[in-house]
Amino acid sequence: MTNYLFKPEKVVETDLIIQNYCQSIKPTDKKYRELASSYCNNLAVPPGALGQLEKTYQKIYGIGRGKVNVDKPGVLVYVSDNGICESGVSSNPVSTTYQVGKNMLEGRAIINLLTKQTGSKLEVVDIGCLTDISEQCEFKVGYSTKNFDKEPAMSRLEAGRALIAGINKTEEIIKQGWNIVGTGEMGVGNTTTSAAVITLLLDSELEEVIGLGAGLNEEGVRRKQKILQKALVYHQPFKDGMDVARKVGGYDILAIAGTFIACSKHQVPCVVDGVISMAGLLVALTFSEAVLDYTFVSHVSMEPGYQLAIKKLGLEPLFHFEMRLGEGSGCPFFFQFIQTACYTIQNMSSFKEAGLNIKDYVDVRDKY
Ligand SMILES: O=C(O)c1ccc[n+]([C@@H]2O[C@H](COP(=O)([O-])O)[C@@H](O)[C@H]2O)c1
Ligand SMILES: Cc1cc2nc[nH]c2cc1C
Repeated sequence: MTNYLFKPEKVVETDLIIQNYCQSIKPTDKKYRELASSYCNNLAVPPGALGQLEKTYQKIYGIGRGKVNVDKPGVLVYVSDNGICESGVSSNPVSTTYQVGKNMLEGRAIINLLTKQTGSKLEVVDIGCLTDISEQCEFKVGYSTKNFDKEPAMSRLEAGRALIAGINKTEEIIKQGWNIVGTGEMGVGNTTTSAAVITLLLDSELEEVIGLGAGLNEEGVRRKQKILQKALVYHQPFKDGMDVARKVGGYDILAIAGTFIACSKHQVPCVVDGVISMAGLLVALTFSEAVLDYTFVSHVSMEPGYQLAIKKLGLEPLFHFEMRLGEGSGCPFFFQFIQTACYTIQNMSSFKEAGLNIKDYVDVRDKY
């Protein structure tokens, strides 16, 4: 366990710890993806007929360097408040973060049902809720961020602590045996922080990124846009990804970045849920591009910023559920999919075993 990493006192320490930690993230070896690809080409189906099942299998085989372990999935949900709510960017009151976070801890939220039904683990982590959701808040970095309409959401030290808290929590669950990790969150206002982070890290236009969040009327959207427009100028210059995340992001986005980083270091696949985990992934990628090798996306979030990000990163979500919930709710569906895909592919007959001749088949994969 790397508890010595927790709560460093100086910003030079956090920067150094994260940099050193990220240095040990290695890209996956293409040799294993190729091995899996040849194996799939010999299965008794028309070439490519298994579509995303085989693409997902090849990626997971590459991550595990020839081993496929996806039998102990779990979702990590980071609960956190955002100072920007003071400026009226959400329809929900701030107290919703605490209430839904507590419901999750007590088994009453949707993510409890989704994880239970799919046999996945769930851990709910208070990283910055205004009111403690439980007596055990060992990973907590603060009590809400500040309002980035007026000042940076947090200091660089706090941002480092939030990312490292995500690393530490992830190290803990990997040690417990989780072998595929979903990233979720709960935090009123975090579609606004995510929009800011995504706009800056993808070097895109706000108009392409802003969405309706958990529900906003036209006036609300205009206010959200105006606040974000001002912030993107006011907080310039942005030194690096960490600077973006600390000025206009949130503790949850940083902890999620830490989860992607720790999973990648330990060669454990990590799954994006919605727009907030996408913002976390983008922050993680500013530290190590190799993180993308360990990343899967589950469903298409309704938030435009998410949709822009998958295009730019070349990621292909499997499900179109029209969900706009967060909570990590897309991840359990992905776990079921990947388990089924791996089981099927590992147990299928080859052409020879099935009494079929590979020469009778035409490969149309490049056509459409
Ligand atoms: O991840 C998504 O795609 C998503 C889209 C819309 C809303 N949410 C959730 O709604 C909350 C934030 O909404 P808002 O409007 O307060 O920014 C937060 O708890 C998110 O998990 C999440
Ligand atoms: C804002 C919000 C309100 C909720 N109410 C129940 N689950 C919820 C999830 C979110 C995200």
